[in-house]
Amino acid sequence: MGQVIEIEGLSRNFGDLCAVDDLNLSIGTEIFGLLGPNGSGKTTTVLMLTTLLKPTSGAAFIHGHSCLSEPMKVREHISYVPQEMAVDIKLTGRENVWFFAKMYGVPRPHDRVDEVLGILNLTDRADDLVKTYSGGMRRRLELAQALVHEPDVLFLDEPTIGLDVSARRSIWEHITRLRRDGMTVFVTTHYMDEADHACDRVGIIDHGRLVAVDTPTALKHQSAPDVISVRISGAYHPITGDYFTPIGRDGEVWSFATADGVAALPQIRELLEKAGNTIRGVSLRSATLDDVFLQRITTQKEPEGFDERKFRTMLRRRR
Ligand SMILES: Nc1ncnc2c1ncn2[C@@H]1O[C@H](COP(=O)(O)OP(=O)(O)OP(=O)(O)O)[C@@H](O)[C@H]1O
Repeated sequence: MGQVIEIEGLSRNFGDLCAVDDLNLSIGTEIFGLLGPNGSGKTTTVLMLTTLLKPTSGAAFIHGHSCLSEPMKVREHISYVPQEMAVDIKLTGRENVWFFAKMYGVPRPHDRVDEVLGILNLTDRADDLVKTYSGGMRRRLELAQALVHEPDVLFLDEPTIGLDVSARRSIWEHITRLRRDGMTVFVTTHYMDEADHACDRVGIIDHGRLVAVDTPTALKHQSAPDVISVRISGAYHPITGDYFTPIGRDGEVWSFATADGVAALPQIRELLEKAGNTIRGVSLRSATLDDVFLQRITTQKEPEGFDERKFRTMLRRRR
């Protein structure tokens, strides 16, 4: 696989905080998903790769061009769709894409605007105001804008956040089609199931450090393959053992990753009961990428406080 993005010891500090810590990665023509908890350094990484933020140390190259010393060369190859809405709702879809085409000096802009609107299935609504679009259509319009100058590397920061299930599916169908046509896609997402289905490889970043990189299938094989989930009513009394790893809770349900779920299930059940837990139900399933993620990140923080910016973005997209 020819390398399209090369990242060498990339770091970024904000004061005392090391947001991205010595990142090393080679990415070819693939869909690469960067996964991590809130505040783990995903957006900071994307901003450095898209030349919008200077690294504190290290280097990154797109098609051999340095993001630091050759930003204009890099920008010829890339496009970036940020988390925040990047379309003007007072313009039509066509006018939004036209604006980008003119900004990039796209040759024969009329034809190219028509073409990208067609690729993103927006032709029928191209002349309607964007404020009448659904969240999924707005996201597709952002992709159309991003594609108008024919980049070959696309950066997407949380492309499906706030969208409903069918809009999310449609966005991923477009992303995988772009990949089939030879584009490199670097995507951040919180949705593990989406990364599992769509990404050729994923990297897990935690506290700015890359803690795992591989195909979703390989990551699932490397981690404990089984997960035991136990519904516990009342207080949880913790247990320890060398044949399982607690990987978190969801309400009353506590989960444990293990190499052999069938053997471990009765043992975990007995340990929990001996520790004083009241068990309401037990289930066994194969590990998902979500479980791998929880096993790889060092701290399973409670969700961060209310993030007004993200909340507003979601509302805007949802209509
Ligand atoms: N301009 C900035 N000034 C100071 N700190 C910053 C700045 N940008 C990011 N940070 C901090 O750097 C860390 C990494 O932030 P970043 O936005 O890259 O994380 P993220 O993984 O994209 O998070 P999220 O999933 O919530 O979008 C966080 O602790 C964040 O508060």
